[in-house]
Amino acid sequence: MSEASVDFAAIGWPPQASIAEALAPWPGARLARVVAQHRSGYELAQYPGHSFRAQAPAGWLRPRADPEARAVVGDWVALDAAGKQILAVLPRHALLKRAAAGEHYQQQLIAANIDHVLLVSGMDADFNAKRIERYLLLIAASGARPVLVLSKLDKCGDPAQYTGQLAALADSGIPVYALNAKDPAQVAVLHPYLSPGKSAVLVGSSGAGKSTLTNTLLGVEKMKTQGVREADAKGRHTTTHRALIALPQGGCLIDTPGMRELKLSGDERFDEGLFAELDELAGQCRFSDCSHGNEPGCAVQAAIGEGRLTLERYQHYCKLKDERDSAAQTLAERRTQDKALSAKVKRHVKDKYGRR
Ligand SMILES: Nc1nc2c(ncn2[C@@H]2O[C@H](COP(=O)(O)OP(=O)(O)OP(=O)(O)O)[C@@H](O)[C@H]2O)c(=O)[nH]1
Ligand SMILES: [Zn+2]
Repeated sequence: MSEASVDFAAIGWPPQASIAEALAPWPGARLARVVAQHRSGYELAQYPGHSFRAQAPAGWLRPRADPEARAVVGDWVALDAAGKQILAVLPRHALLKRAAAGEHYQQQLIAANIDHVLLVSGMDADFNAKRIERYLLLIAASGARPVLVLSKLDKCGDPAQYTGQLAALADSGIPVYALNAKDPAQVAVLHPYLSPGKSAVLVGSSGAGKSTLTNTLLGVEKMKTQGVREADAKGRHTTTHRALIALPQGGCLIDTPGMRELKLSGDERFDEGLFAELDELAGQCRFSDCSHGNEPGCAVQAAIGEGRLTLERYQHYCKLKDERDSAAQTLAERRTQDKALSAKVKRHVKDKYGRR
């Protein structure tokens, strides 16, 4: 089997990167990309449309293993010469994650090595500027670049009604495209993000148009789409699996199930990106522990008073920051518990079996 980089570029390997160099620590190893994750192992690919099963290293299966040490969809792995056993995950350049739904806090890894996250939002009753900001915060923490795609342009009478709510994005440099996801000519504006060696992921609520966009990019009916109930614009949940799809544009797309519950993972930053200006402003108050209530010299209240900041935006920032802080705290506690537990297990093994 030749490890020609041309096939790997179609599944997202950067054409300029040397495969031999990346695999140098594992002599004889082969390159493959994770396209799906199953309870019993991983599904990998070495070229478009290809897929085969491989075993995870034993260490990954331990329940307390660091989830980030295990491979996720989008990861590049070193595979043994027989093509059956994963040896290691190659270093990642991006990792998209969120807090897992449910009450027990856990980070959920969504996809690795993504160049662009296409955040899809329909210009319909489901449009929500705050949800878009929350998504953008998660994306900014991943190392991938966000691209905002506002779909259903053909059905919406007044796009400015929606884009006008995105003033916070104005100076962010985040590209925004309003388009009809069904029209190949309009969707072509996204091609520059989907060139050979590039990987993109589509995120957004159910019914936003992710499958429709995928179909248009592919030029075929690959993903099944279902109708949206017009009244409330809630889509039926139609995407059921994660898959890596090679595109005719040369790059590839990773399709994830609609992320409806978006909890911050704890790793998001406020001192850069969308909220940077606000974060800096809050640091300019006379008192360092200012609660931004009615203290003298409060920069936040001054900005609100002068109309440079709305109370609503400020409250949304506080809410997101509280959420990030509490996720970060739970995460830190969890990591301490995990460390304590693994120390306890080590002691137990030592007591039982002696020094090893
Ligand atoms: N007219 C029009 N309809 C669209 C557009 N984008 C999506 N739709 C329709 O909206 C509905 C939902 O679109 P999907 O592509 O299935 O949405 P999705 O984001 O893949 O949804 P999930 O798979 O549930 O996550 C379908 O009936 C699409 O035909 C658009 O730009 N214009
Ligand atoms: Zn203040």
